[in-house]
Amino acid sequence: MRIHVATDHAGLDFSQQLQEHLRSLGHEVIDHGPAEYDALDDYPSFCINAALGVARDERDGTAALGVVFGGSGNGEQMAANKVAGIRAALVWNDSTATLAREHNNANVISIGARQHPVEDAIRFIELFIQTPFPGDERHVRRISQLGEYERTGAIAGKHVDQLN
Ligand SMILES: O=C(CO)[C@H](O)[C@H](O)COP(=O)(O)O
Repeated sequence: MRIHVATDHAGLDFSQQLQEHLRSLGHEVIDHGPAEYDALDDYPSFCINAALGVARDERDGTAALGVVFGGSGNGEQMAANKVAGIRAALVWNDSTATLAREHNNANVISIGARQHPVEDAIRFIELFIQTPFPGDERHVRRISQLGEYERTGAIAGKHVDQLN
């Protein structure tokens, strides 16, 4: 599996430990930075680059996922979700790591490095990588609605009259 990884200063230590771990498991890791600690760096460009890598690989038929770290993971998730085709999930325990794949077919996981011990974050990521998307019809339908809205600005469904 190819894994695109990005962070900001708040998650740099986590990112480095995770990358080493993923490489030891045989994954191909693409590091989107930052290369060194800078307390004033900004997460959006790092995370958007990682998300672009995942989206490009999906278009090319290459199996890929993304991991983005920050202090909370909130802004990093927001940044990744700005990229077309990306479904980035904020994960904070084993259950949300698994559900992010089973229900949402997330292709990027976001984690708050200031919220967990690194061992927990690595376990969330392993669960995320290991869990397949079973493709249940209701989840496929909902994910398709998100994609349709992203592509067209319109959405089909029972509650379309509530959109303005
Ligand atoms: O989690 C984040 C964004 O969602 C950032 O990592 C966090 O805001 C960085 O904070 P600071 O600049 O105070 O170190």
